Amino acid sequence: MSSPTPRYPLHRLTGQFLEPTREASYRHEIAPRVRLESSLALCVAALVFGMFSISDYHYLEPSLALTLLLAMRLVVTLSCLVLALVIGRLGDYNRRLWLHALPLWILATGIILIVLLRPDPESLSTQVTSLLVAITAFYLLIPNLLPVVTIASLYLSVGFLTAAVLVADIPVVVTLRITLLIVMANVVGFFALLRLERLQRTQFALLEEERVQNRQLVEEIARRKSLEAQLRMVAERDELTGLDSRRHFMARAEALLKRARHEKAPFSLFMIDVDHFKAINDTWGHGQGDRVLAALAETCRRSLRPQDVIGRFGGEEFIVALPDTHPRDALMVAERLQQRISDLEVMEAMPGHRLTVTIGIAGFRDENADLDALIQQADQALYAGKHAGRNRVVVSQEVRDEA
Ligand SMILES: Nc1nc2c(ncn2[C@@H]2O[C@H](COP(=O)(O)OP(=O)(O)OP(=O)(O)O)[C@@H](O)[C@H]2O)c(=O)[nH]1
Repeated sequence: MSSPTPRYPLHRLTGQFLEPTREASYRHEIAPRVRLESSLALCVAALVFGMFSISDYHYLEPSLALTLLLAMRLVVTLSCLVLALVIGRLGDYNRRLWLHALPLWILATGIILIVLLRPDPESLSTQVTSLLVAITAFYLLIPNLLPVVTIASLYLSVGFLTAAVLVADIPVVVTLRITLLIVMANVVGFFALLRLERLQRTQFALLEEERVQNRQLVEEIARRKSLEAQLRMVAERDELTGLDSRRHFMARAEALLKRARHEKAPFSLFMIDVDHFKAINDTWGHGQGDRVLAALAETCRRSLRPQDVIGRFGGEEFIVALPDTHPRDALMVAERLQQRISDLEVMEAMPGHRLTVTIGIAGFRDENADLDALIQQADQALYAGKHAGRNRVVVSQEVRDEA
């Protein structure tokens, strides 16, 4: 049975993404952390390397070898500290990989030089221990640079072993034992770091995937919201005039009337109907008829207050709810509106025709008045106006009775 292909294939030996763009974005993401970690690890390594001067001083007589050893430690320590500083500031892991490799090579060379400068077999066991610690530290303290670390560690291992065999004059069995230890440290370090590299990249890939999904989700939510807004717009607005649709008007007017009942505030309602609108359509075409309706709606919007709710009730019939308006005042408002409609510019395209409207007004009378009843009263007033010859404002019988 073949194993499924991994979604983010990684290199078997380096643990890096096979896909260059993904590897680049991973490196870009971790670059600041690598810079900080490398800089700190290097400071610690430099200080530990320098502090071994104390044991050199303790074990070696004052001699040229001691002076050279101390001088070498000083040079290595200072170089590493300077490089730690440089890496901390400029050590872009993507562009200046060599900057991260350089201190490893300096430290490795320093450790190899110790064997050459302290060739006594008694200190060899301490040096082997230090070497093993150094190899482990290379692999574990400097993650994300597996190829760099491996090459530096192999250089350190081979160099150390060669120096030990050449200078320290150790028996073959001891050499073999040291070789085995070094190989073991390298193998363990390599696989531990390889595993870490793979884990970190897999985690990164999953996180990336989650980010992409989140982004898609946010986009989808935005798309749906805009769709919802468009649908609401279509449901609430009349396309031709931009006024409230009949349904939306009813809902808004109902709320206004409820508030008026609760506050015992006046409330009026207009039914506006264009006179002889059929003749406009028949004479100048439906396009002109539409323009007249849109211009009329705009005039209503401009002439009335922002709190007045205007709706297209159907065809050439409009409806207006006027909160906090007594029918007596509504009459004046309606007459003013009627005047403005007759001055409409759109009429220039219809020479010889006078655009007029008939308006029926109903008013809020008692606490039990409902919207349908008010609409019916305004409609009856409108009908009476049409019957009486059109182009007039008629107040409903109920309001007149009350007065
Ligand atoms: N251009 C256009 N015409 C419409 C629209 N909606 C309804 N109409 C037309 O408006 C006309 C209304 O005619 P009628 O109900 O006879 O009313 P009228 O001609 O205004 O006569 P009165 O109201 O009695 O003065 C009909 O011809 C409808 O087709 C619309 O959105 N655009």
